[in-house]
This record gives sequence, C-alpha cells and structure tokens, in this order.
Amino acid sequence: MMSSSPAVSVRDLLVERGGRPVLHGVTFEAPRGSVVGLLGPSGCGKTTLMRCLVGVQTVKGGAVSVLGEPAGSPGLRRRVGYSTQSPAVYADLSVGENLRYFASVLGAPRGDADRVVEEVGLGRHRDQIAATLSGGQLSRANLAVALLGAPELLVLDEPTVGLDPVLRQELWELFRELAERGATLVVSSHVMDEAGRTDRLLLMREGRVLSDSTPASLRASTGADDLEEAFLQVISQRAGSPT
Ligand SMILES: Nc1ncnc2c1ncn2[C@@H]1O[C@H](COP(=O)(O)OP(=O)(O)OP(=O)(O)O)[C@@H](O)[C@H]1O
Repeated sequence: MMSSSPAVSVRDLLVERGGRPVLHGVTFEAPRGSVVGLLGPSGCGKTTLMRCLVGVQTVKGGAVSVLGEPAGSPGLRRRVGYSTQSPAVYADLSVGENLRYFASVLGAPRGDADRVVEEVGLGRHRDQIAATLSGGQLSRANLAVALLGAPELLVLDEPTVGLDPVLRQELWELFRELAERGATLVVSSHVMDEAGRTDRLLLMREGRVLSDSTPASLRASTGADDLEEAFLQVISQRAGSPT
C-alpha cells in the first residue's frame, strides 16, 4: 500500500559530529508502506541518519520531514517507533513486565504488550528476567518495544544483529507484514543477504548515499547477481567518476 506523499523525505542533510562532517548532503525518500534498507560499512553514518529521522540529532543543514511533519515534532512521538543498537529494556524486569511498563508510558492499548511479545517470537520467554536473555532474545525484546502502539514509521537500527538465519528470516517476514498493513520501515543492516528483502535500498559510504534503488534495478544496472558484488561495483564506478 503506497500513497503519493512519502513517509520520510530527507533533503540535502548535513550533520557534523565531534566537529567532523558525518553526513554530506544525504537525500532520499521512503514511500509509505515500504521497507527501506540502509546498508553500508560500519561508521558510514547509518545510525546518524536514523537519529535524524527520529529527531534526536542536531543537524547542520537540510530538511527531514516525517509523516508530513518536521522530524522530532511532538506530534510524531507515538507515530514513530525507534529501536537502537543498545537495549532499551530494564535488565531486572521480565520481558512481559518491561513491555507492560513501556506500553503504559506510551499510552499503547491494553493487550499491546502481549501482541508484540508474540510478534517477535518471545512468547515462551515472557516471564524471563531480561538480564538472563540471550543476545538475540534481548535484541528481539528491544524490537518489541519499538512495535508498541503500532507506529506508522519504524526506524530499526540493525534489528537482526546476532540472530541466526531462521530468526532473521522470521523477522524480515514480520517487517514485510507490517509494511503490508501500511507501516513504513527504515531498517539498517550490515548483511547484504537482507538487502534483497527491501523495497528500496540505500547504499551508504562515508556519509554519502552511493545508490538509491530497488534490489532488482541495482542488480540490473550493475549486472551483478548478488548485492554484495553490486555494492562493490557501485563503489568502483564512483571511484572512477569525478564527484
Ligand atoms: N558522538 C559522536 N561524536 C563524534 N563522532 C561520532 C559520534 N557518533 C558517531 N560519530 C562518528 O560519526 C560517523 C558515523 O557514525 P554512525 O554511528 O552513524 O555510523 P554507522 O554507519 O551507524 O556505523 P555502525 O554500523 O558501526 O553502527 C563515524 O565516523 C563515527 O565515528
């Protein structure tokens, strides 16, 4: 389900961190109801870009519009879900207690805590104290917090890190289902085999978007079957062309 007004519109975004430029004029759009992947090597600016979408990053220039409002507007608080790479949950509470707590803080409907626990496949661990969860279980508990209240935009920073291939596949199926229900997802990943599951794919490097395309057109334009190879081709094409 895609409508003409994009869920996210980023124009000429400039960000400095620690006195150094880390985003050099990033521009892209995320159509509503789509899954947009942010891929690129460690340190290329994925997290910084996501922080701009949720409105917690000071920006030097450019514009970020989210669901028709400037990023970070108070009206967006419940319409945008964000999961960071560090756990949001309290270590000394159970999974269920954590989610009931965050649901009440967010004003999410009753029953939402149970719904999201099932969605991320943690039903059997509902009563387990968060400190005793495995790394993959903890990252799914973290993701569950972002799903509370069924936000229209989900910004997920490496949600599948540390998960085995079966769980990664299940989570990408969940992302697809959420998009089919109308949500927009911006998901970062290091893992190229996940890139093929996106509707749009942004390849980033050193604070710039090298390619903004669909997986199919990226394969077609580079002649590479696998997206890792396609990314390398884009980098070498860029290296050979004047900027
Ligand atoms: N608080 C900070 N102060 C100074 N520089 C920072 C700060 N946070 C990040 N940076 C720098 O900004 C750049 C982009 O970092 P960012 O975390 O956005 O990258 P990333 O693509 O998300 O990396 P990763 O995949 O490793 O999480 C990096 O060069 C990083 O060193």
